[in-house]
Amino acid sequence: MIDAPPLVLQGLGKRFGAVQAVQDLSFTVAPGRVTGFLGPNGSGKTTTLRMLLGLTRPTTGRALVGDRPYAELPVPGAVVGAALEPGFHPGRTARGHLEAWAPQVGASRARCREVLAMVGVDQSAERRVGGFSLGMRQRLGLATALLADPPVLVLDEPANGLDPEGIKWLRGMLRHLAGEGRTVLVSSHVLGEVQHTVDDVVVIAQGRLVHASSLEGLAALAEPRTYVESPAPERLTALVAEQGWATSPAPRGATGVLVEGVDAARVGAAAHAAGLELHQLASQGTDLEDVFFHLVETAQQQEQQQDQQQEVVA
Ligand SMILES: Nc1ncnc2c1ncn2[C@@H]1O[C@H](COP(=O)(O)OP(=O)(O)OP(=O)(O)O)[C@@H](O)[C@H]1O
Repeated sequence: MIDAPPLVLQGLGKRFGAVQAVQDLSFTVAPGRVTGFLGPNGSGKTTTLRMLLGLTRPTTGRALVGDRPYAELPVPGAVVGAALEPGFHPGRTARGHLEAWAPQVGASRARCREVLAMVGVDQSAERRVGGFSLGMRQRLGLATALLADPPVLVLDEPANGLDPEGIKWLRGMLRHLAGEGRTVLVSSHVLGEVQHTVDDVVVIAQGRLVHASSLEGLAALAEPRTYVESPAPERLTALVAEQGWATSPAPRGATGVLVEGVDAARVGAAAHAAGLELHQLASQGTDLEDVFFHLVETAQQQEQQQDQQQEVVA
């Protein structure tokens, strides 16, 4: 097993003039796991990753690789492999790009060929990067990050531009790398893109931490939801009203009711007590994307309220 350091963020913050891009961010990214760093566009993910990689200087707090900042590692590129927004020289071939970068992290030409094969770009090794699709550039970005065989990987939106097969491939790759003991941090603005890849999730909105837990911990926040159908729909409607249950529109073509926040056992018991015949009673799998949106929306609303209160006080 690879002995990888964790990533530790302590009260990290960044202000660009009037924009507070990141604020008081503290969390740890554990080795041996894939951690999804999630937040909507503009929430501060890239700025955070850039601070982690010593590319942007924090206004407050610090970001550590193990026990020290990235820039203070003896050979930073050998410890942390990073793929931020791919900025390749369009005139270089894929192999040329890797061979130009290799000396900086002490990688051999043989290793360049090896990583090209690992990411499935070996057939296009001699093609100019300028003609690559976004998906191929993403693969080349990952190859660059893997060049030094680093124990830590930091990837900004690596699934962006990949087709479903590419996403599946990326998933296998990241799971394999974490399985070897590496620390793997991947950002995304869509939970669904990384939901089947990550062990842990860190959610930010407007530069602040909203949630950090295992994926199961996030799923536990999900409200139950039950689909119920009766041959006496008007009685079912009356029962729902009587219980004060919230409903949402049932799927198209369905004649039943989707009850929010109540599990199937409670709906079934209430129907039984009312002597109401049911033809369907089903727990609906909760969509983690909904949980994610809800967390982000709530955080954004709270932030707006605070801003309004501050304006009133001022
Ligand atoms: N160099 C900069 N100068 C001024 N403002 C910046 C700079 N970099 C980022 N910002 C601002 O900081 C905020 C966070 O941006 P950031 O790019 O970190 O978000 P993000 O979560 O990575 O977004 P996306 O998913 O769109 O890439 C945004 O309001 C952005 O406009």
